[in-house]
Amino acid sequence: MTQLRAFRQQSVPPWRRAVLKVGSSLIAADGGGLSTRYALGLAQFIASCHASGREIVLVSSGAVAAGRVVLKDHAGEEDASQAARQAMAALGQTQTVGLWQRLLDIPLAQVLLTHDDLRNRRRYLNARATLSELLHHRVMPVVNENDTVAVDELTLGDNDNLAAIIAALVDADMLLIATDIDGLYTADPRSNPGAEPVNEVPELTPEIMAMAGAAGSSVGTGGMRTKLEAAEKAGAAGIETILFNGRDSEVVSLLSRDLLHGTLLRTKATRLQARKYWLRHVPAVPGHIEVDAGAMRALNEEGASLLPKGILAAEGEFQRGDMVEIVGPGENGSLQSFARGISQYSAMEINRIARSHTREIKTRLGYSFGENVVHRDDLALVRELDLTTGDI
Ligand SMILES: Nc1ncnc2c1ncn2[C@@H]1O[C@H](COP(=O)(O)OP(=O)(O)O)[C@@H](O)[C@H]1O
Ligand SMILES: N[C@@H](CCC(=O)OP(=O)(O)O)C(=O)O
Repeated sequence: MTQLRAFRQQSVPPWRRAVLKVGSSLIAADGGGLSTRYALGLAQFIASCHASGREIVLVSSGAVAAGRVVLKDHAGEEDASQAARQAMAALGQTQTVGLWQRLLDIPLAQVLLTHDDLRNRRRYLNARATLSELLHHRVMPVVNENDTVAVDELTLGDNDNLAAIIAALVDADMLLIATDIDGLYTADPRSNPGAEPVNEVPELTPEIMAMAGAAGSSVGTGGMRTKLEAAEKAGAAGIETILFNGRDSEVVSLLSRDLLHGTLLRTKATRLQARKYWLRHVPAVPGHIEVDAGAMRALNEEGASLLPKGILAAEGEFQRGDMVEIVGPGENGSLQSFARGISQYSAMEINRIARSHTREIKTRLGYSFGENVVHRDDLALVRELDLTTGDI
């Protein structure tokens, strides 16, 4: 490759919580199994972020690439069947987490997810609760797709898109994608020596998407296309994305000082707008939660979450994770729908904990999904959604 023009230096927008995605091209460079060569610099970056109180969720690839080397040694040849790939992932996954744990003096937790876990609202909530508990305890989650059980039709397939979904799931401020190239170029530099660096993308347009080509290495999946798809997903959730070269120790070390040599993909959506948009568009299931005047005021005026204490009853047969209407006292004894949100409990459970104190949830149900029946982040007031308040 001829010498490409360099990326200019720019400041990284402020962030406190980020998802860092590390591709196979970095942790298993050259197809020769795992190596600390580039992982070391990235681990130093993670450690310095952690030390300054920032939170990182690491999405690390490399399981298949690491397992392939071991299986090849045993079987003597490479087998590309799905079962073989899944066996490689199982083998390589322990090595991947092991490698990061060797390099980092931070407790790590392995989190393996499938497409189903992220599509199913209840499992999505469970994954979110686990990740937030880990971060609360200053443990770094190391996430990968659960390749061992995900069959072809149901896989997410690439960790760039997985990382974007996780960024929205944990409400990250930033998605950091470390790869084997300096950033986005106007065309794939492998076949276009005249490709120009793209320092900043104000908005992902079809013209930008068209710049992306396939993977550059034998171990990488998806190439620049899946990175731009990831940036688009993150952007829709109001999260900005950074692409940088994880092989360049200078670039990685400057990133610890919030200086970027790479591509910054901005978004026009704010996190709040994105969430409200989503809350407006997810259809509510039949049924509602009826609250008293005090709870209605707390939700409407104080930005509070909905606790069992202010709930009178639940109507309908909704499940944990469903979007439901929240109704309160209206004119002349009628009920008025004034908010909607994702319920952490089913209608049946709500009727067992209605009116009780949060500490009684566990006694009444035998378990607890937390003190909030509807968390503030999952709740939108009808007036914010620009819907008309309806008497029911
Ligand atoms: N427009 C582009 N700009 C930069 N890189 C591109 C572009 N189009 C395709 N690529 C390729 O994408 C590769 C990075 O993706 P990939 O190999 O999947 O890495 P990873 O393992 O980090 O996910 C680069 O090495 C590069 O060859
Ligand atoms: N889940 C797979 C990685 C899939 C993937 O997206 O790889 P990459 O493009 O290198 O980030 C693994 O751990 O091998």
